Amino acid sequence: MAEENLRFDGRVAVVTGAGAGLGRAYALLLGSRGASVVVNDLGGSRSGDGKSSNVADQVVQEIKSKGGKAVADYNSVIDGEKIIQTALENFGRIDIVVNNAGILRDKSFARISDSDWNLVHDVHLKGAFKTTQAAWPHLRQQKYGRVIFTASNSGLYGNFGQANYSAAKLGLVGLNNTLAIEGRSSNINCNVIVPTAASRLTEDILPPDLYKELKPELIAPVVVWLCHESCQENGSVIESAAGWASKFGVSVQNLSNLRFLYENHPEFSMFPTQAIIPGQMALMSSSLITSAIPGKQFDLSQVLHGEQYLEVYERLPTTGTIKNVCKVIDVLDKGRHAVIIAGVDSYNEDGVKLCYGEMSTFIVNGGGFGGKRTSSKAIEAQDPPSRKPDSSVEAKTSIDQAALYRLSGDTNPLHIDPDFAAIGGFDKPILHGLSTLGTAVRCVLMQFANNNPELFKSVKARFAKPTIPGETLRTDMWREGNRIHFETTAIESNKKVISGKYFHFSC
Ligand SMILES: CCCCCCC[C@@H](O)CC(=O)SCCNC(=O)CCNC(=O)[C@H](O)C(C)(C)COP(=O)(O)OP(=O)(O)OC[C@H]1O[C@@H](n2cnc3c(N)ncnc32)[C@H](O)[C@@H]1OP(=O)(O)O
Repeated sequence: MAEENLRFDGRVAVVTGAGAGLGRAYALLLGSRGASVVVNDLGGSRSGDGKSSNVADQVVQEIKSKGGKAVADYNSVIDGEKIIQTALENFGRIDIVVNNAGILRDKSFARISDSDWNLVHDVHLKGAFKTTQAAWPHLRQQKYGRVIFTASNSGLYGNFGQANYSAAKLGLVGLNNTLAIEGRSSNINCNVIVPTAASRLTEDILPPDLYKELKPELIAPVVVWLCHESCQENGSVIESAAGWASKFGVSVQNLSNLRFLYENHPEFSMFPTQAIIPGQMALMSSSLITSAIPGKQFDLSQVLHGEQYLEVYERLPTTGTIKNVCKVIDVLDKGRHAVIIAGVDSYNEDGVKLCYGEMSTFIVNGGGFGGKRTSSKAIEAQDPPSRKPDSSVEAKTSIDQAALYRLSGDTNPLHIDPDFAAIGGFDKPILHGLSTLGTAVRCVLMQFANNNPELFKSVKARFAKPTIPGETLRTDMWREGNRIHFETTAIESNKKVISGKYFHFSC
């Protein structure tokens, strides 16, 4: 991201809490790229007690020793105007504010005192307010500014013992949302970074192996890029760890998703895995699957989407009529259960084959009819490499995800009706398999194909466990040439919901 040509000559940056960890990494990188840096650090402890000038001085020395320009500032962020004053007095302007300073006062909710609450809010939320507000008139007047707020996974997802910190951290997302709107006409871009990094705030929270990998230097290029004048990102929440970065959520908040959501977008496209839906609808409206096992009767409450393959041959149309030719490929007897594999060739009005979908349906209690157990005809899922994932992206599904997904046409009551779900043996309605797959493929497409659907060739996935609407899905990815292996885990239940699958690019 922060390529060699991203320079900050003539720009003045304030980085709060820059004496160590992430703030230090941001200050050093900005300094090495020509920015004049105010290295703010009160020099207090992790819980906000005490003060010392040492840490800020050391970082200033480090920047200067490499030929950069920097000055130390020892004010508390609650006195944000004094920090901005340091910038104005020493460098005559202010362009970039990186609100990074933070403290912890972890206690379980019942034990949080007023001072634990207030101090955490003062440093994170009020400190960011005071420092940014002091810079704001200068940024508006010069019609240029870049502001970063630092949120936390603790705020987005919650973390035991951090109610005060979580609330303050998510408050910063709200502050950013509004400042992104208010600053837009003055070319002030405001964004939130959600870092997962080794720092004194996480040293006893992250497992030691992970702690070693999560270097602040791997977050710094993301933040420095967001601070550059060529970066037009505004109002985004960017999660970053160990060298990857991703916009939070699968929503219109990430404007590159608009091409899949907005019919007037110049590059309006069908999201690749949506191509599965017409074939699935065709299968659901026929008796091909329900009559596939001679002498066996079953209904929708016993049917789970087990696996899915999709291969795309042509650019998928956003309007038109699709002809689906469906056939049963194999019927497997898994003892108690059965698996029925059906294939669907989809054609456009001119008879051009657009895609091939292969769907395995898992029929609960449908087995025991003396059939074969395995298939030589079905396309197989494959396990990912045994090394650690090359990349991981989290996406939170909405509690209303299944209700929304029904609009795609799959009105199976299993996904919305608690009574029907109970008949199927579920505590509550489960998410459509294709919705989980769509979320995972969005992560892969975003991470490896710049959200370009034309690079998609094929995907194979096994639905290993149900996803419950509202769960956060982490998709781990491994690149092997043009093939991206991926697995998806529901973080709350810590269960793999998609296993042994891959995604193929045509490039
Ligand atoms: C006409 C109608 C068309 C309908 C279209 C679909 C409509 C949609 O609305 C439906 C949905 O979207 S349902 C939601 C998405 N799917 C799910 O949530 C299922 C999640 N998976 C599970 O819960 C388990 O894997 C489960 C329960 C599937 C299996 O778990 P277990 O019973 O523990 O299985 P296990 O003992 O591990 O294995 C038994 C044999 O089955 C094979 N197998 C396991 N999971 C499979 C899966 N997901 N797909 C295909 N085969 C699967 C195993 O390999 C094993 O076979 P063998 O013994 O030969 O090795």
